Amino acid sequence: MPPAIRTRNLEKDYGDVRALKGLDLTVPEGSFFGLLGPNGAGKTTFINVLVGLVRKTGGEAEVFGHDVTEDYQQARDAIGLAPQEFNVDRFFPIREVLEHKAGYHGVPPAEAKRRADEALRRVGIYDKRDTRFDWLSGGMKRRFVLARALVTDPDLLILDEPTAGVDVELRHDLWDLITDLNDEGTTILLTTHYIEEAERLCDQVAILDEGRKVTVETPEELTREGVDTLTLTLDSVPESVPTIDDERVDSVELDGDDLVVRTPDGSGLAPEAVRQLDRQGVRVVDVDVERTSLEEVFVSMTREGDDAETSDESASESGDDLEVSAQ
Ligand SMILES: Nc1ncnc2c1ncn2[C@@H]1O[C@H](COP(=O)(O)OP(=O)(O)OP(=O)(O)O)[C@@H](O)[C@H]1O
Repeated sequence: MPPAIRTRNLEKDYGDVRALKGLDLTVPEGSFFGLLGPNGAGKTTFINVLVGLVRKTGGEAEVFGHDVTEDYQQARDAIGLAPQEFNVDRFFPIREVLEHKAGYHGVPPAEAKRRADEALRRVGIYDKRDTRFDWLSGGMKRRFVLARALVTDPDLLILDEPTAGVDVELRHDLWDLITDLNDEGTTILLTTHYIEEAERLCDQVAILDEGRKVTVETPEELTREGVDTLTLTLDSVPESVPTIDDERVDSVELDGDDLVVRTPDGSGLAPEAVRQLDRQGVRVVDVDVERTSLEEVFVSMTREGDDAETSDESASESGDDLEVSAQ
């Protein structure tokens, strides 16, 4: 089976703007793949090339081995897309919208009805089936857009910021739902500005910046690239900074009775550091390791070269569900 997505040297120009600059990316079948990048990195353009909304300028793009231009229909039929913007037919009952969608992809009418009901049940808005889109709440609209992506029973589900602006409860519901879909074998491509979302859900993450791939790694590998802060609280303030002789130590500073050590491996270094301090007669009463978050690694990887432009990234200090870039 070919990969769910494979692009080689993919390029897209909008006039003078080069949105994709030779992107090579492979998304294995069955994976839960995250696409991260600051505003304008090219994520939506990448998705739009795959679904045929945007015509590539150069390079290759395939979905399950089908070229997105030459075998457009086969590639498109394999994809369920939940886009960032709501582009829904607002005047029909939502069940009918789903039936039309399935019909458009060649599903016979009786089967389309069955699938529409199933998709609405799956996302939890079956009781709204006769309501038109306009009359749904914001959260229900999000659920509906996902149902519409599911009605063709896609092998590849593309979610462009599926939880932007939704409350915590719905976010968790959506996470459970897409995790179940992935467990059932659907390949998921997810773009998000909530780095915590990628860290929790994705088994691989690609970071894009200015139309280029910066890296593809697991969230664990990425966080391992950062620097940990190991804080050793001492029972009294020593007269001078104690030494810790280990190649994993980047720096040691004394902050009152806290000895603050910067290291790529906080948990690994902690026992050895305590032993060495003990030998010097320095007693440790508390140990704390602060791991680098994926968010910090993301910010440092995408910050270079865009000093003034995207200063919103300074909002990345800490905290769950923090948006890295302004919308
Ligand atoms: N239709 C268009 N015409 C001209 N330029 C465009 C068009 N669509 C996108 N761009 C430009 O292409 C670049 C990539 O935009 P794109 O929307 O793909 O980024 P993104 O990573 O999805 O951003 P965001 O996180 O803000 O959604 C940006 O410089 C953007 O201004």
